[in-house]
Amino acid sequence: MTAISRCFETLRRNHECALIPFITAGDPDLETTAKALQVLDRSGADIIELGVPYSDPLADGPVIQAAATRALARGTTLDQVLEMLQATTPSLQAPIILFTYYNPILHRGVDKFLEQIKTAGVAGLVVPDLPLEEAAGLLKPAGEVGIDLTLLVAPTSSAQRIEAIARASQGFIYLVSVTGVTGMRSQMESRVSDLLTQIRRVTDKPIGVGFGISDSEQARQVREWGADAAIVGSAIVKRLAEGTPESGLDAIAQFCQTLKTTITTPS
Ligand SMILES: O=P(O)(O)OC[C@@H](O)[C@@H](O)c1c[nH]c2ccccc12
Repeated sequence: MTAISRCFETLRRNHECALIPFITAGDPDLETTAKALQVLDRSGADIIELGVPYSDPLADGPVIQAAATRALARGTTLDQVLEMLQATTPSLQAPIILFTYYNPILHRGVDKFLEQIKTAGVAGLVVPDLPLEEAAGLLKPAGEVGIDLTLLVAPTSSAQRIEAIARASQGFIYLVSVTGVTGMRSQMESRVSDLLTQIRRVTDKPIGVGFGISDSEQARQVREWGADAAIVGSAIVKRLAEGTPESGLDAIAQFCQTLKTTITTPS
């Protein structure tokens, strides 16, 4: 059983919804990223998504695109991110899911990439632009080294595609709540509730819902619809980037704690 599966099993036993924040590595710098991982870890995060900055983040909205641009402007590289993780993951309780687009993996070579992220203490992987048709080439080697490769279900996916993704995804299933790119929305689409029901018909794997969650009320809504995890990216990345690194760390600590308290408190 992987660290991510163990995490969801413990939460499910306690009838709790996981909080999964996302931040971009290297924004504003890797030293602050290491501190942010520790702050999120002790502020209620159950699992943490860490994005490797990329020049063409096609699935990302303006907030995360800007974070990637700042991180790249500082010269942040995958090797530096992995070096930071290797030094930081031993002090974390929360498993780390690395977010990277497909091209950097292909460029480095699948086996070498997986070996390096495993050594860095990474527990899971999300590749936003990995087509399902090519997923098998990554799922198998990832499973062999104990890395959970989590796949994304889009709200426009057909029933057949949802079933195929649900069966193949490792660790949990990432249900994208709304069509389009990441970014805070004024409200969550009620369609998420139907999609959760539809996915639950074909699998008992945990389902995390992301895209658009901008405050604790929306996170509560997602939990009440039955999600096993609320995933929050842009709203965290935005707070971390405001003011000084220290004030940004304080802001995400408070916001993360509020989110976790809200989704844990029985409504
Ligand atoms: O930013 P939002 O709307 O809170 O959505 C989470 C999202 O940021 C995070 O899970 C993520 C960051 N980059 C991605 C690319 C594709 C899918 C998901 C992501």
